[in-house]
Amino acid sequence: MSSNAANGRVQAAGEFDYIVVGAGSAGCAVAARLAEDASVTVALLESGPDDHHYTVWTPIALAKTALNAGPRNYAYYSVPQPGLNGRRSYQPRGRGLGGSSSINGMVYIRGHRNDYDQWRELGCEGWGFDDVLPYFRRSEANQRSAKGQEDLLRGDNGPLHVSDLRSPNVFSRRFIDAARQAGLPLNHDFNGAQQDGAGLYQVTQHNGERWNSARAYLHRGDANDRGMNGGRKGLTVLTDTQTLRIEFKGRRATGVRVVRAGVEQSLRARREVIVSAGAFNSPQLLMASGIGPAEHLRGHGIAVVHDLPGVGENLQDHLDVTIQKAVNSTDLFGYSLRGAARMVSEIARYRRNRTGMVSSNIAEAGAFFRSRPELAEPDVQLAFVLALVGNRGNAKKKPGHGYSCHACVLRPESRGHVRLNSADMRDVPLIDPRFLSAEADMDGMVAGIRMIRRIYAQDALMQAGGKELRTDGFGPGDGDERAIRDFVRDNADSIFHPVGTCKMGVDDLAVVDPALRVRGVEGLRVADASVMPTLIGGNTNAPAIMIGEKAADLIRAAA
Ligand SMILES: Cc1cc2nc3c(=O)[nH]c(=O)nc-3n(C[C@H](O)[C@H](O)[C@H](O)COP(=O)(O)OP(=O)(O)OC[C@H]3O[C@@H](n4cnc5c(N)ncnc54)[C@H](O)[C@@H]3O)c2cc1C
Repeated sequence: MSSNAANGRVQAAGEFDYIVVGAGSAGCAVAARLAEDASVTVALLESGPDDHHYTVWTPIALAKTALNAGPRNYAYYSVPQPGLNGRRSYQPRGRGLGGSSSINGMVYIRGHRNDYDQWRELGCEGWGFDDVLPYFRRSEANQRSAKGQEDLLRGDNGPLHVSDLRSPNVFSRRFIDAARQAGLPLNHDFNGAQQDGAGLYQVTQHNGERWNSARAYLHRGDANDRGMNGGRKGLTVLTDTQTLRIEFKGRRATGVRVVRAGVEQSLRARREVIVSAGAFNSPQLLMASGIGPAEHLRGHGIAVVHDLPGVGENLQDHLDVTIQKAVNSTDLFGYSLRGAARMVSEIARYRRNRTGMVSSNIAEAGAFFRSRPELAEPDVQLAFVLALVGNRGNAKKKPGHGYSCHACVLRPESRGHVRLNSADMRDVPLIDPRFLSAEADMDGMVAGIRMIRRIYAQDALMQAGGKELRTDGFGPGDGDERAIRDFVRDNADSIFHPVGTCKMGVDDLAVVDPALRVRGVEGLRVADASVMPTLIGGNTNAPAIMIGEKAADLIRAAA
């Protein structure tokens, strides 16, 4: 168990104004912002350990932490997916301070403004793009703004560092050139006025280190900050503390039951409990606490506090497919003697000045494009990866070097769900994304593969040589559509952006209202990626943090 000065205190105190469950992307923001008011007390409860570890702060370590189960990755699997020929989908989730922002790809994307305007049209008053932009800006310290290029879209003074890559790889630049040769425009800022085009991603890094939400909102990376609270006296951060259920008096949430070092205890919340346990564990916790589809809960012997059928429904995720090309260059990550020698020198370089390949987020460049010109916004995202990385199902370590490009459909129509395997939060949740259950999603996947192969065929990448892997069956040109569809069903998997399982809204399946209050009970909110009514067109870390920022204001406004 992590040592933490606050750990001793809680045994005696055990009572706070607010309890936030889950110290991930959103939870750190909610708790820290609430604790800015020195007159309130906040407990931030986290199942996993602290984040003072080289595998968190060293960018390249994500190759290990994101792809393998470990102390900082739950590494869930879905139930078998008929749309993926019966394969289980790999579903990594961060555990410990920072949550998934401690193992993610660090790509900083907010999504398209139309995504948020759609939320507002769905009844989420106060969540249109112009409403949420101030929260994106408040969270952000963009390196470009610090250089005096601030505009009305970017923030320069927030806790979340957003930086340009320190040592962009020569192949990332080749990819961008090839994408331009294939007809995509150059885009210097995917979070600027236009999302379309190809370019380098900005990353949640600072001075070449990962900047997760715990560094941003809690301790700034200072391992000597024993309370892990950045000096906020009212904020008690409890690691290795799993919440087992929310406790109620009638319909009012009064606190939580937790387990710490094998010992169960109750913590009281005088004002509110805020659940920020992520898209899988937030609905799991609500259900384990008696809030959810009544029949399902009774089936697991759980006393129903409130019958809320939408809990766990509406699961949306970005399905992703990868095309790999073997290229014999140690500028690319891979397994070879020459590659190992290169990594030794790159590690030394990183130790010296936090630059080079070790500071890479591996998915340095990417693109957004419209698979049909009549679309109002890009519907496919590409991420160019500097290694031979397949989708999880075939991610075996093989000798050699190469690159890969991911394509995902940004607004899938498939809807899945999260349910309980048992009433015990120590059990894993049942995850069923129902990938490709909506046939329309396949069209975007095919368009994505075709765009990747068009880009691969351009001079800027062809000059580096190499051989495309496993695409022989596609045939010439754009390839045989049926063969590509088969490839998708055999290979595609999640790119790790599950959302929507405690959706915000005003319809019967809404779990929280636009103030993030759980419908039908008192003193309980959800604030994390699970409240998104629809998946946004991009990566989901920045939006989850935005939700945390806005949640804190909504909670304060009600106090
Ligand atoms: C491998 C990977 C790569 C990704 N790459 C990117 C990327 O490059 N860019 C991007 O924008 N997004 C990326 N994402 C997605 C993004 O990181 C997530 O959408 C975002 O972090 C979700 O934030 P959250 O607050 O909803 O949940 P999380 O950050 O997952 O936080 C939930 C927290 O709650 C804790 N918790 C759960 N249950 C309990 C309990 N019962 N008691 C106490 N604590 C509990 C968990 O341990 C965790 O710390 C990636 C995700 C993964 C997994």
